[in-house]
Amino acid sequence: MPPLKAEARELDFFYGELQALKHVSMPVAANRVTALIGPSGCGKSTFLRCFNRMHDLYDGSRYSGQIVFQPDGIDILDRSVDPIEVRMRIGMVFQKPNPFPKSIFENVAYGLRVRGERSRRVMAEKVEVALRDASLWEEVSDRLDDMAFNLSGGQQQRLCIARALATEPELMLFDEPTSALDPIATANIEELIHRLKDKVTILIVTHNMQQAARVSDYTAFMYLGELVEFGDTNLIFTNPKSKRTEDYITGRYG
Ligand SMILES: Nc1ncnc2c1ncn2[C@@H]1O[C@H](COP(=O)(O)OP(=O)(O)OP(=O)(O)O)[C@@H](O)[C@H]1O
Repeated sequence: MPPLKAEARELDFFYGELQALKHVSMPVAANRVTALIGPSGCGKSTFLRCFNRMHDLYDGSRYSGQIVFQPDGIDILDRSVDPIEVRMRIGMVFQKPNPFPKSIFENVAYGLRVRGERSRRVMAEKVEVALRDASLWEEVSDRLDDMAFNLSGGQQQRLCIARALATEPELMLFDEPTSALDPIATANIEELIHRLKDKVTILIVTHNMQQAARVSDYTAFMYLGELVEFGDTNLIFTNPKSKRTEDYITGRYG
């Protein structure tokens, strides 16, 4: 396995009384795509959201265990670690495209402004690089001042990816990023994810097993809050060790 970008160790997570994650331990290889699959309600999104401390925004949630983040070896979940710092290093893209009610340019520039970037030249350069990396530049370069909402759904999702990429995150979290998109827009995003891993480590939740098989290097199968099986994507889909994984990938339950 390549060097790790992150590693969950014995992670438990509770929504009040409900334990949504049970002793989850899983590596996240650097510059690879790791997919989280499993039936609805098994805890995929809950697990993903631990990585950027999103649960901190809601009362009553509680973690135990660790998520160790490399190269510095910090525990993301440690109370002494500032969640804002974590979110600067870890970007997130949601199920439905959620651009800000601003122009295309301002959406991508947003994070740079928050970080205090003052130079217009640097800003313009970074916005262009992020839009190119998100395979959107060719489609929007002559209309950067248009409102983001005028873009198609697939373009809006690539804009959200560009917005996340602009601040050069080390890890990107994708929560079912194509479930609101048509097949062509979906193929574009999958292609993009495949290319992005040279720059950034990717963790993706998907309920679409073909998608997991197409885009990921490693796959984790979750069931009722537990990590049932983790491994090389090819092996998980051709030769799963667990009967539960096999039943799921062959469509016996879901
Ligand atoms: N905000 C919340 N408050 C309380 N319980 C929650 C909350 N969000 C999720 N849960 C519960 O936690 C468990 C895991 O949910 P989660 O959304 O992580 O599953 P999932 O695998 O991502 O499902 P899906 O594929 O349907 O999105 C479920 O039992 C769910 O009902």
